[in-house]
Amino acid sequence: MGAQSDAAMKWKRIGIVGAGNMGSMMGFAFSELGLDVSIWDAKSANVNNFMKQVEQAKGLNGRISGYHDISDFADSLRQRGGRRLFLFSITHGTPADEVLKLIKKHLMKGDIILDGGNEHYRNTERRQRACQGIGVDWIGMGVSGGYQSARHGPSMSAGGNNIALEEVMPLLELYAAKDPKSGVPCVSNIGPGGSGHFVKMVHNGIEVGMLSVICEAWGFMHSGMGLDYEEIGEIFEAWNTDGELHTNYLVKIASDVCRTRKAVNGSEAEDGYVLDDVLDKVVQDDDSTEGTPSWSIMESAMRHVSCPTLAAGFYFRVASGNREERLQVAEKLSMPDPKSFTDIKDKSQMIESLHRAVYCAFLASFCQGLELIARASIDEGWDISLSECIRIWRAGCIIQSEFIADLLEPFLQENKSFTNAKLNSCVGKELQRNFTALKDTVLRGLAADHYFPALSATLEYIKYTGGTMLPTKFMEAQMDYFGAHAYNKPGVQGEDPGLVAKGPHHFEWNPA
Ligand SMILES: NC(=O)C1=CN([C@@H]2O[C@H](COP(=O)(O)OP(=O)(O)OC[C@H]3O[C@@H](n4cnc5c(N)ncnc54)[C@H](OP(=O)(O)O)[C@@H]3O)[C@@H](O)[C@H]2O)C=CC1
Ligand SMILES: O=C(CO)[C@H](O)[C@H](O)COP(=O)(O)O
Repeated sequence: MGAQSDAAMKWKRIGIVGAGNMGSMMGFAFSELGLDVSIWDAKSANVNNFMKQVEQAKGLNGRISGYHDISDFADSLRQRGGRRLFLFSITHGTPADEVLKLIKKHLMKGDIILDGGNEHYRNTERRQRACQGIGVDWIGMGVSGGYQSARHGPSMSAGGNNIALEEVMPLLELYAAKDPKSGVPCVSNIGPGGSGHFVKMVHNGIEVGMLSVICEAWGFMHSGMGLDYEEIGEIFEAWNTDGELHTNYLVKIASDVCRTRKAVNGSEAEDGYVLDDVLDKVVQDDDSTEGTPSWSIMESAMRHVSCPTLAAGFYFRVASGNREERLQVAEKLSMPDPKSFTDIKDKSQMIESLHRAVYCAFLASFCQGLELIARASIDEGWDISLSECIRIWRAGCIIQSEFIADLLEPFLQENKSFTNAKLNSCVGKELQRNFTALKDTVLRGLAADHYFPALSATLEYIKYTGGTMLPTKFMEAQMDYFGAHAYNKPGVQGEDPGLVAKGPHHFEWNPA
């Protein structure tokens, strides 16, 4: 507690830029931790709305002041001697650039800016260079857990200048979610440059894979097994209580999403489930308010890392967004709707297979994301600790999965150079142990025309990343036929398995 107070005392005040969903919750949280909070937003109404909430709030310790003028805002942070601390919570890309441009002339040498937005890591690195010129440290800080965690303690991945990072770390540790088992704060100094935002980007990529898997499982139980919302909610709750999906945030809220009724405070005014009011459109990729999942997929392609569960989940939601066009296509294609299963012999066993399939696909999502981080860390010279990534995802974030974290963290901690989690015997055993359940579930779902993009992609991923002779030998042959791309030969030393390098052989299949 003493150390915590010291961290708050050192900074005394924080300046929050952006009074949106996240920024306003961060304002309350830092006040509660004892810091005075200055908050500014380009839109005056956002500041006014927030200050109205402040008037009603209880339990605040530091004083919260709202500013309409950016110069007054920056001046409010002047304190004798120490460095000033700003926290940006702004829409990524051009909006964040515009705000930086506005505030830049009010910045002073020594200022530290934490960018808590979901920003592309290359933009972060560009701003780091621009701010370095004026003696300001720009830290790209991934913040996860949505506005509830922003209020009560998120998971954070911070990257940038090490000296500045070490200075702010005690305050971030105070703010961060705490691992319920160890009490350790879920924040880390990930590394230099844009590494912190890269890790957050991949977190959101994993999140998209998991979100797809869980909605596919919901569809399987609802339209396939004919279970109602309450029954499915109970199943999710049971999964989240015990077994491989225990203490798993998305499974936990899945249960709430199934069971939440519209009636508020016992009122009968509007009954029914909130879920009934939700359309099947996920639009944030289309309107570019979020970019993290699409960037993850682009990064996986550019860095040659197979992330099909993540990609399938992403394409699924992209296809969902343009409902109008989708309905037009539906008229042309007359695709079958998911059918109910008429031959359920053992309901509990079917649910248990689904449970294991979901777990297997979640684990595969983590393997894919970690591999992408490992690849980027090597390419960029970031030296990211994968075990630290798992550690900070133990609480306060959307992909919190305690069983998976317990499986992955120990060996990643022991062997820092691990780049492919599937090579660990415990992980390999888990994927193998649950493969049949995943296969049975996918076969049943596909036979009844269910939507299974991420689950089926995971099945193939496990199969082909562990396959000993893929039909890609035929692909390689065809490519040599038309493009003289050359090939490696089976059983030849230095070629099989050999390096990831072009083979020395070409056959003149059809001389030109
Ligand atoms: N919501 C979430 O669960 C999470 C969000 N994030 C990230 O945190 C950041 C904030 O998100 P969130 O609070 O949810 O979003 P909001 O839309 O609630 O807030 C975004 C803020 O940015 C401002 N803004 C947008 N465009 C401009 C512009 N051109 N010039 C100046 N200000 C602008 C908004 O003002 P205005 O109202 O005028 O548009 C608002 O103050 C984003 O980067 C998001 O990706 C990170 C983790 C979780
Ligand atoms: O960052 C987040 C959670 O981690 C935010 O909730 C974000 O809005 C999620 O959006 P997306 O699915 O597009 O990443």
